[in-house]
Amino acid sequence: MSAVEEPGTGSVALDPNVWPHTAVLDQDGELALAGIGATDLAGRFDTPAYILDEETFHARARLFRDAFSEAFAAVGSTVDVYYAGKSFLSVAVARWARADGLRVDTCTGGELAVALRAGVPGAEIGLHGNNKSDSEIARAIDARVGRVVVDSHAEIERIAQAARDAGRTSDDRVPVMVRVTTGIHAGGHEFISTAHEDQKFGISLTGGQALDALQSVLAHPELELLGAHTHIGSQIQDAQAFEVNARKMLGLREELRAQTGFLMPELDLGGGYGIAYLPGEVPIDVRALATDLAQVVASVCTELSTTVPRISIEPGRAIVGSTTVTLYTVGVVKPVTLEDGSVRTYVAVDGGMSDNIRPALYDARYTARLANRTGSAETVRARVVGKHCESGDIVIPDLRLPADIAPGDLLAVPATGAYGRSMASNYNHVLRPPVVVVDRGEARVIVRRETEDDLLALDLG
Ligand SMILES: Cc1ncc(COP(=O)(O)O)c(C=O)c1O
Ligand SMILES: N[C@@H](CCCC[NH3+])C(=O)O
Repeated sequence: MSAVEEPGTGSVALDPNVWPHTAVLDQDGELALAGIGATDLAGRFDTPAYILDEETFHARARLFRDAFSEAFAAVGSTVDVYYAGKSFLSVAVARWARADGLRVDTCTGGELAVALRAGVPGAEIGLHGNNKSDSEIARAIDARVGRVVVDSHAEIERIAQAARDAGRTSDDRVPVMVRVTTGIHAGGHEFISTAHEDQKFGISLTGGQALDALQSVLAHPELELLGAHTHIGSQIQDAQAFEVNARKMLGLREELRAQTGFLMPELDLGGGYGIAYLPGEVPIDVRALATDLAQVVASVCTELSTTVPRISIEPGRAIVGSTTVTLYTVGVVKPVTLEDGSVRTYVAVDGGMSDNIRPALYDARYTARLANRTGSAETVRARVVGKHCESGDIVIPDLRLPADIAPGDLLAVPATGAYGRSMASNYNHVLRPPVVVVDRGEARVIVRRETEDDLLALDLG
C-alpha cells in the first residue's frame, strides 16, 4: 500500500486514491481519519461503523462539478452534475451535494423522499426507475422534479396520464427524458452493465425504438422533452466507452431533428466512472475524461452542423466511494490447513455481507489494514470473513495481514462509501451499522446504528 510521510508530523498518509484524503497512520501505526484515531472512533461509536470523511466528499463532488463545467464551457455548453443517490444517500449527504453545486439523482420513492427531506428543491431532482409505481410517478410530479426519466414505451402514457391527473397542461408541462440503451457493454461486472441489449433498462437504439419513444413524448402536450438519457454501466475504467456512447447519443439527437425538426436541448450521459479499490489501482482521471468528452461532443456537433447540447452526468461511486472506511473489530482468528498443506488464517470481523454485499454479488475486491496499531512485520496469508451464517460471507478472500493479528484488533476496509450502506441488509437480523462523519477533528453520526427495537418494531407478532 503506498504511503507517504507527512513532513514534520511523523505520520504517514495513505494512498488517496483508495483511502479518504485525510487518512494517515500515526507513529504508533494507528489509523486516523480527519484527525481522529480509529480506537477513539471505535470506542465512541462501536463497530462495525462506516466512517465517512466529509472533506473527501466535497473534494470529489467539486472535482466533478469543476472539471465538467470547465471542459464543456470551453466548447460553449453547460453541465449539470447529478449525484447518484443510489450509491449512498442520507439527508446530510443530499445537503452537501447541493451545497457543492450538484443536483440529486433518485431512482425510487424512498430516495426521492430523502432528497426532499433534505430540502433539495424538486427542480434539482431527477427520478429514474425501470418499474416506477403510479405513486412514485405521482409523487415526482407533485414535487415538480426537474426530470422524470422514461424507461419504457409503456411508461410514456402513464406519466402523461399522471401529468393530466395532476392538472398539468401544455402551459405547465412535466419535464422528461428518455433513457436509451446504446448497445455498449461496459462496466466492472455483468450485473452492473446497463446499456447492452439483453437487460432490463431503457429503450433500445436499434430498430428505431428510441426514436419512436422520443417522438411519442413529443406528441404528448403535457410532457416536455428535455432530451435523451443514457447510462452504460458502473465501475467503468475505459474512458473511450463514454465517448463512443456520446457519439451514438448525438447521432440520435440529429436523427430526431431530421425527422421532426426538434433539436433536443440536453443529453444526460449518466454515471459509472470507475474508482480504485486496491493499492496501485488508478481511478479514472476525471479532468482528462471531461476534457476528452467535451472535445468529442464538440467535434461530432461540428460534423453534424449542430449546436452542442446541454450535458448532464450522474456520478455516484466516483464521488462517495473513497470517502468511507468501514471499521470492524476482529473476533475469531482461525488458522485453517488447506488441502495442499498450506495455512490460511481466517480473520472474522463483526460485520460482513450485511454491510458489504459487493464481494459476494460482484466478486468485488477490497483491501484492509490493521487500524489500531502497527502489526508484526511478519505477515500471514489471510481471509477476512464476516459473522453471517454463510460460507460465502467473505469480505476479502485473500490478503496478507500481520501475523500477530488478534481478537480485539481493529480492521479498516477503505473505499466502502458507494453501495456499502446503501445495499446493506439485516440478514441474520444483524443491525445495520451507523454512518459516522468525520471532519476536522469532529465526529458525528448522520445515520444511526439500527437497534433491536428497530428490528422488532417491524415484527407485529
Ligand atoms: C441511471 C444511473 N445513473 C447513475 C448511476 C450511478 O453509477 P455510478 O455510481 O457507477 O456512478 C447508476 C448506477 O449504475 C444508474 O443506473
Ligand atoms: N450496485 C452496484 C452499482 C450500481 C448499479 C446501478 N445501476 C455496485 O455496487 O457496484
